Amino acid sequence: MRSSIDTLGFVGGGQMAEAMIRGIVASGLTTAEKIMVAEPSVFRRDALLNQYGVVCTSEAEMLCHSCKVLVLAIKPQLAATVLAEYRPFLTSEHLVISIMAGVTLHTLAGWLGDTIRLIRVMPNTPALVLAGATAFSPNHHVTDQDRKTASALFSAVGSCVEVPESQLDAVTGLSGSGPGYVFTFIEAMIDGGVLAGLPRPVAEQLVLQTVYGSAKLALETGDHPAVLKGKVTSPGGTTIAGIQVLEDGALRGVVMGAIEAATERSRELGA
Ligand SMILES: NC(=O)C1=CN([C@@H]2O[C@H](COP(=O)(O)OP(=O)(O)OC[C@H]3O[C@@H](n4cnc5c(N)ncnc54)[C@H](OP(=O)(O)O)[C@@H]3O)[C@@H](O)[C@H]2O)C=CC1
Ligand SMILES: O=C(O)[C@@H]1CCC=N1
Repeated sequence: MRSSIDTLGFVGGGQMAEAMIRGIVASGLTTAEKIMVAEPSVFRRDALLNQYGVVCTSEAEMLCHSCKVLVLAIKPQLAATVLAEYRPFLTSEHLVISIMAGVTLHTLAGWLGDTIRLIRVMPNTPALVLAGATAFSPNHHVTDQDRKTASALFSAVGSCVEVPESQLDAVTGLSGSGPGYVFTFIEAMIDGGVLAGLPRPVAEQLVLQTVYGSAKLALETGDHPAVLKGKVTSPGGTTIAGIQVLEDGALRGVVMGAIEAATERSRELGA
């Protein structure tokens, strides 16, 4: 049977909170009336209320009194200041889930208290369409039920895996930031289609379906990407001519360097 969750509170109602809210409601895990968002911007509160029907507040006390599960979805740079407002209202009944890049369980415990049940999570924006990729690490106060709660929350909007906390900066550089790399690649492919003479809307449709279809093919067959690439590259054909240009441009090294840089930035944000 599917687990359900108590009232869910978001600290911060920005891009990632919105992706999660939309995905969670669409998944049927909970309803919009059982989600509350604390957000300072009145425009943002109105937008979230009007679009999703979630309850909004500007007060930390109201959020903490209404919700047993809190998702921290603010920028890491603001966290110390913002969480000082929350600390007085947190009790042993709360489970706190942080999606902030780089911020460690140790740092969170310093801000929120040593005894708080904390889970550090790295989701990504495709959660909005129930195709997110999430990894999480709990602290040692977390119960099996808390693990199930986090797992239910993020499995409802995609795939979810528990990892040691030492791997979470790499997860951030890979799948947290990953949609940004993929969209850059998609944009470049569309421009390539236009350069080759296709109308932009036609190029867009073809590229989006190609990227979606390639990921689906790899997921559903379980075949290694090298095997699937081999099936596209006819001897002396078009694909190998294109791949030669990608290799000349050191695409693999560039992509690996991007993930390394993002992982390092996650570490810096947490330092
Ligand atoms: N975007 C992504 O793809 C991912 C982001 N993350 C993490 O999620 C977090 C949020 O990122 P993202 O959604 O992109 O950022 P956004 O800037 O879109 O969202 C942050 C939100 O927090 C609000 N905020 C500021 N001060 C407070 C406060 N005192 N109380 C409550 N809310 C406040 C901001 O309001 P205002 O704008 O009015 O200041 C804003 O709406 C970050 O820590 C990021 O590392 C994790 C995975 C993926
Ligand atoms: O760019 C960022 O810092 C956030 C974290 C992962 C994705 N977006």
